[in-house]
Amino acid sequence: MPTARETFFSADGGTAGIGLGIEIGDTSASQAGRGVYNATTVPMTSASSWRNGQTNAATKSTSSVLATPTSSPAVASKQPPLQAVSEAEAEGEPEEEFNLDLDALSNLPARESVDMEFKELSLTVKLGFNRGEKEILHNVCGKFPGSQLIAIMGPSGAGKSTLLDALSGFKTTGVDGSILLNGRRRDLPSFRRMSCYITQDDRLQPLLTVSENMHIAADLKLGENVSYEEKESRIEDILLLLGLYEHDQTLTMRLSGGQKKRLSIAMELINNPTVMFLDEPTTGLDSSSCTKVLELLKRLTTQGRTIICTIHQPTAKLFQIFDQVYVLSAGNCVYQGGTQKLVPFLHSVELPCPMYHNPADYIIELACGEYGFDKIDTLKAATENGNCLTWFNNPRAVLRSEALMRKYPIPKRTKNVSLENTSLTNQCSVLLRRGYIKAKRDTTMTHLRIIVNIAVAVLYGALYDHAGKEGSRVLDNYNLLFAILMHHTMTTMMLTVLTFPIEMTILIKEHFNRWYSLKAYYIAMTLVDLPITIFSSFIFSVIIYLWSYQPMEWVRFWMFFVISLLIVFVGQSFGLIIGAWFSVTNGTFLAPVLTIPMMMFAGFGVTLRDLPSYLRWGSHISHLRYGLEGFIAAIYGMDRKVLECNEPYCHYRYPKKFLEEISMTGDQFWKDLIALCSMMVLLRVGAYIVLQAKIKSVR
Ligand SMILES: Nc1ncnc2c1ncn2[C@@H]1O[C@H](COP(=O)(O)OP(=O)(O)OP(=O)(O)O)[C@@H](O)[C@H]1O
Repeated sequence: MPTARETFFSADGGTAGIGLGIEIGDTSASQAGRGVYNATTVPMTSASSWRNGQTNAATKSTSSVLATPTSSPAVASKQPPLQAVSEAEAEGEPEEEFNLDLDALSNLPARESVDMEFKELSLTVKLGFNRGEKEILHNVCGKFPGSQLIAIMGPSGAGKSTLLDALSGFKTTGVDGSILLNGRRRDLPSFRRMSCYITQDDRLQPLLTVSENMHIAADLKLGENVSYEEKESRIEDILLLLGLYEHDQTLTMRLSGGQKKRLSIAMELINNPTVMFLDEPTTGLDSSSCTKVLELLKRLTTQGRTIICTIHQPTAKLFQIFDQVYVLSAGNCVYQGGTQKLVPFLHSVELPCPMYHNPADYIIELACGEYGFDKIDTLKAATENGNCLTWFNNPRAVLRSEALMRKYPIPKRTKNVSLENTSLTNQCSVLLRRGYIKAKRDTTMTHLRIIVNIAVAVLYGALYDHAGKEGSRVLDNYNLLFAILMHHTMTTMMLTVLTFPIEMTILIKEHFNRWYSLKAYYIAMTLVDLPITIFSSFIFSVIIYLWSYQPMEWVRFWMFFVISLLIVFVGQSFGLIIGAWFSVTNGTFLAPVLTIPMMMFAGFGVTLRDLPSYLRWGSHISHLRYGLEGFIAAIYGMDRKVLECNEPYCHYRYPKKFLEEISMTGDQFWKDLIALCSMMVLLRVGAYIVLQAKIKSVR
């Protein structure tokens, strides 16, 4: 695979021309070598439905529009859709199936383009207690005209992702300055309804197929009012457009990096956003896939969408695909303008791009300070920290705020206060469906939960055989009841602590992109886990209850099972709080560490009577204490008869004597039940609040 430098030294006339000062978009130059673009606009059809597209498409100047070989689908299907594909093939790069269906593109409705402008934008983060603040963006300005593919470039740590977060509204804390849309101050809720954010890492559901992911996205984003046929046709068009149609039955985890990236884009395209933000869409892709993803984005801009992405250091080939570039250096703007204007700009500030040097590489080197930090100041001054529009492709056509306000009417205010497109019930039912598919596919985890419960029950059963009915083994039985509590607490809590952080990244992305509310997610997540939790606890309870010969009375068994289940739910809720708040590493440390005091406060090792008075409060907050009391009430309470005694002497033959010994009365079952239920509700609500706070803190 050629490096940027090799590409530059290659005989590619169009690309190599950049270093020589030839305009990148110069079609004559590019066509002289292997073709890059030709100047044909993407066809638009006239009907107003999704399938038929819309007529008010923002048309673009022909020089900046990608190749569209033909508007005829028949011919389109025969021709390689992009010249870059044949280019990649000629270079012998690994070629992934990616057949763009141009007809499908014309089926996507066009959007009215949106001009974005930001003035004196700064972003400050708090570094923590007593460590002050750090300003990441320093009063930068900029203008991103509509229907363009815009790159935010800069060295690592320059603030690219931070700028993208601020512009998209993902980050709102510490943001200062103004962000304007079509000349008017951005109304964040309205803007979020028309935009989407695609993260650098592909936060996709690995166990769902492409088609399932698309259907879930469509059901969440389009809602009940859009017919099944219309959803199907949208999905079909998008999959065709993105070259994913033939992979629609492939599990997401089996897709290549490029396909995952395209699926992320496809899922957000379902509700046809006007502005798309992508954080490093080319990271982790080979050069051929990078080109294809960017060319696809470029195509999407031809219908009025504004696409803004961060990119680290594009090769010359990738660089030329962008319409405009915004370069940052340590939170300041060092260039803003057309990609083909970069070389003349550098010339104008007497920092000419060396011959045969990729201007994208050169500006990054300058921005890094490789040629001296004074050069950064020169560039910053020349661009007026992003205020200067001289180097735009067509500076005269750039409209100022006042002109934009005159051109675009005041946007209508929507009455809908909710950011999501569908009702809470619909969101819950779609998320339940998704959860069910995941649980069904994740057979390892589902089976593991059942197998672990059976295996541990069998092990305990063998260890404590007959302990439930023997007067000589009452203490053993007490230990068994404690071991059961620990099993229920630890298995469920650790499972949530370990799995929840993985879900969090997907939740943050989907929630920000308004797929569903946090409430819907939380309800669905709670409900979807119920069947497997109840089933595995039931199996466990039956095996251990029978094997250890606990009293054969239905009522005692159900009391035992209900307490087991509540302990599982409390453990799960506790795990949720820890999982939502802490990382996996910290969570796996904290969860058992916090459980041990609960164990002590439950009366294990030290009876409740012997607890020092200043630590008595601990027994009131220990769920294990209520669990143990509940178990004791179920097994030894309700005036249980005298136990069997097969030894010469059984100290605890009379259950009452044992109850006195452990300072329990055996009639506290309902109190314990209420205490556990209250704890479960409190912890669940607590976990929801922590989750909400966590999501807010990320922003
Ligand atoms: N919450 C934070 N607390 C402290 N510093 C932060 C925080 N967020 C970002 N930074 C710092 O701000 C700077 C810009 O970060 P940002 O992620 O925007 O850079 P970037 O240009 O996207 O880098 P890269 O290309 O490596 O992803 C970095 O120095 C980073 O360490």
